[in-house]
Amino acid sequence: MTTTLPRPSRPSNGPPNIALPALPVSKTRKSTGNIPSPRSAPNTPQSGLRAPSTTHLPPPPSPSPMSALPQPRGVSNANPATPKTIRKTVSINSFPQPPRGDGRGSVPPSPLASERPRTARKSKSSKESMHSNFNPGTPSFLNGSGEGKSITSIRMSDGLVSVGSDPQSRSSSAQESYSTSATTYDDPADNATPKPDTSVGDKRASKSDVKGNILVSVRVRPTANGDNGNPEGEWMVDGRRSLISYKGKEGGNHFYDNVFTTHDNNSRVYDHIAKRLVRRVMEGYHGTVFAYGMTGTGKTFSMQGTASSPGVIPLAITDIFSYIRETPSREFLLRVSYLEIYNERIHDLLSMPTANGIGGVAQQEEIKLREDSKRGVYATPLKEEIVQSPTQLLRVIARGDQARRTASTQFNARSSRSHAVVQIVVESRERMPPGALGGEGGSKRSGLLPGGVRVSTLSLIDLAGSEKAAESKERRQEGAHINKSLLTLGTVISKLSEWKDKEGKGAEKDSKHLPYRDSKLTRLLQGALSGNSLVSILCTIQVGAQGTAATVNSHTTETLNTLKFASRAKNNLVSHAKKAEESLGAGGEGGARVLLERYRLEIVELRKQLEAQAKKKKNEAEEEEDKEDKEDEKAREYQAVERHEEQLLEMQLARTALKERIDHLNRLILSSKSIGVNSNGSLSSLGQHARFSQVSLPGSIRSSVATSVSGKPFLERTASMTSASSTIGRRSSNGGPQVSGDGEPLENDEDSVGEWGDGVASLNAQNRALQADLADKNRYIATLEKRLLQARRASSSRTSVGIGASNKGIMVGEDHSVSAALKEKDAEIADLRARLDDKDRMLAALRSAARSRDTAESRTEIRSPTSPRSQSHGESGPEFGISGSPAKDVRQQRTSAEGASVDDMDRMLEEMIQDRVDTGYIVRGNRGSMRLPPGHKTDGLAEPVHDIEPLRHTPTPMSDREKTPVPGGV
Ligand SMILES: Nc1ncnc2c1ncn2[C@@H]1O[C@H](COP(=O)(O)OP(=O)(O)OP(=O)(O)O)[C@@H](O)[C@H]1O
Repeated sequence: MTTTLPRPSRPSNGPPNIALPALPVSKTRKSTGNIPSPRSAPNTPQSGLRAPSTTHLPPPPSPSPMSALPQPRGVSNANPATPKTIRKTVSINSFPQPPRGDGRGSVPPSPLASERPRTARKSKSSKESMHSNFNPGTPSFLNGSGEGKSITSIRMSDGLVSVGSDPQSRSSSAQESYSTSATTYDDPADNATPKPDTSVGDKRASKSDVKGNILVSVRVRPTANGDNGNPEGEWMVDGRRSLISYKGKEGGNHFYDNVFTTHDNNSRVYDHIAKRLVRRVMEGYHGTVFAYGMTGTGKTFSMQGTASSPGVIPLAITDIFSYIRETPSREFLLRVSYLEIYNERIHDLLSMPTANGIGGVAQQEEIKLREDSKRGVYATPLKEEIVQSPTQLLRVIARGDQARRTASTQFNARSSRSHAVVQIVVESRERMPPGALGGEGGSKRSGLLPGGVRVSTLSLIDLAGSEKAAESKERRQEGAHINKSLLTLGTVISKLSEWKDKEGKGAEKDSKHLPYRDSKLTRLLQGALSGNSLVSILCTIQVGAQGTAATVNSHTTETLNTLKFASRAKNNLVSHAKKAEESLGAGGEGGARVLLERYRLEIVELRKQLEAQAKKKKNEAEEEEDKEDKEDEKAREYQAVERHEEQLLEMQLARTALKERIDHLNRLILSSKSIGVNSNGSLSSLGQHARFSQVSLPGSIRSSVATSVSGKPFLERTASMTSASSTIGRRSSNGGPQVSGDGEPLENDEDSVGEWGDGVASLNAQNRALQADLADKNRYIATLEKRLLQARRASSSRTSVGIGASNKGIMVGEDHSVSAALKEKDAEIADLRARLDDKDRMLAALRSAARSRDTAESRTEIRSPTSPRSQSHGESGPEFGISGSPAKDVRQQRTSAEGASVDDMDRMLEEMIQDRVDTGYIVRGNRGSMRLPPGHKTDGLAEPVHDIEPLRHTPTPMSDREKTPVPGGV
């Protein structure tokens, strides 16, 4: 078997030229073959397959010449070699017509009935007479065929084949009539016409009106040597009369619904046996078509066909889709499954990944048969594929064919070793024509009637052919299973006769005792065999086998067995098939199987979900947008806050620095004050506040340093400061007189040196104090720079990430921050230098104040030698008073002088700060002050600061004085 439909690898014209084996028979059957008919011996179904005793049969007529055979009307001496003379295509007419409702009561109309032309009926009488001549009148094939109504063939030509028979061949005949006449009564046209003669067979025929739903056909396969038309043969095949006659032993006439000769092609076969049935399936009936026959007789050829001559399955598929196209009032859903019964096991041919001949399939879950009141007997789990086009359906079936087991047998190089069942489930429901519901042409969604879904099935079955004597063990095993299942099928059909005769009286009950369960095949066919389905059986035979006498004999026996099977099926099978009811909703008939309804509901549900999701998505998008807007706003706010915080921090830093500076200066002032207002009036306080007092010195020194190193880097400045300290040392070591801001020698310095007792020690102490102070200052400056740098970095990194990242990138932001930090540092350095300048100026002021005070004191001491100052330095002597109470005067004078000097200092300090503000070093704001670098533009300030010379550039008295050697310097 090939992998596609049709099978290219299977020769269409390669029939074996050897004798065919016999069909399987039960091991229990007697070799004599003299077995009563099923009717007379219902419990021995096997015997039904055997030919009756020859004593019941008339002697077989001697082979007649062609002239003796019935000839088609109008075609005398039809030459079998030229059979296609007046062939009349009656594809649809081959099916019986439904009854006219002429009082047949409960007999359902035959869905397979066709509109047989009346003219065809007119040939009956003549045919009957022909048959009567041929039929010996005994209960035999001939007898059956002689039941006039069976002569339904209206073929005008061909189909008359007589094949020579081996004289040794066993004859076989039916135990009962194999009339197929029942089909004729289904023709409504016939109801009006008087019935032909009412023989015994007629009774049977009238009883089998319901058999209109059953079609039994026989197809004769051509032999290799083409001697199909040998008029001298034992066999006579008359396609026009649907007759097969065997003239040998146990011979007789066999009439069927259709007899296809070797000249009939697949298309004709399909038209007669399946076309109408397929249509009925599409209308809602269940239908079953199966091919039965011995191996190599053309079952698969008939069912599948070839590329040039497609068989029943592809033609049925074509018709199914044609019907769908022609029926716009309904919508359909098709699903297909494909299984095989091999060695009494069911395999899903659509679930097999590969097929490598026998045993080449993968393991799959065991498929079991279950029974359901709605579905009947069905296989599960079975894959069902939904198909939407003929090509797709054919492809699915071809895939299953690939997986089907085939093997070489004696009579067939590619014999099917399994029973294969293609099942097409048709779901349909009515739909409203577009626009019928009004509105805009009726939407697709609303264009459906609320009606239910109708489910019907079409089963297309290719049975395995039996092989009598297989060589290999495997073949024998297969053969045993095949034979057993075919035998069971025959048995069931035989027993159906008894069941049928009960006419309802316990028939139901008895039907349960039919041996359906004896094989998977009969179990699966139970529904069809028990009357729920329209059934069309195609039996294939090959007559005129060649070979040894035994082979030919065996072949003839099996051919007769096949014919008997066909006749029995025709007589016994009854179908009460009804149109499937439409189920409302998924819970109706068919339940969950009704995919169409399920899909419909699912579609509605999915649409709802889709709409809900779209709505939700829209809402989410809106929310997201809102959220993003809010987040953006938040981010902007956050950035603004950060910027504000940065500014605040900077201002805070600036304020803190300024405050510290002011505090420091204030402390200096207090220190200076303490010098002047010491309670004991001595300069010992200088010792106690050495650091503060000494700070005044570096201040002046730094002034000079600031002047000399203005604009130089910070490190240089540190060095300068060190040198400045040494300058002080030099000044002290020089021992020269100190010069005041205006060039006057600083006598007080000398005094103070003298007051320290040892001038060198005092200077050393001062030097140490100055060094400590310098270290303090350096630390302070370093801390300040560090904090500023940190603040800058934080600010720049935030800026670079938040803003710079989107514009210039992080590196750009960092570079910018570094340069900004450098600028800031420079500004800070400049600022510090300016502060030093301030300090210098302040020191100058302090010194001036101290000098004034000392001058005042020295004057007082002249008058009062016991001044506290001299006492404190160990100098004895009377305290000089200016007036009667000299000490009091001195104190008063001193207090006023000190007060003046402190006021001066305050004023100077205030001026200095104001000056810084004016020069742009410090910007006053609402929230505080902020220091700016010297080059910073002060846009928005009331007063531009460009014209104002920064303090650090202003030569201070101290700086001038620094240039002057200090007398008495170390
Ligand atoms: N009517 C026919 N016309 C031409 N060739 C035929 C016809 N019937 C059968 N053949 C050929 O006979 C051979 C055997 O046919 P097929 O395989 O259909 O037999 P089968 O009954 O299915 O056998 P098996 O039961 O072993 O599978 C094939 O090569 C097929 O092409």
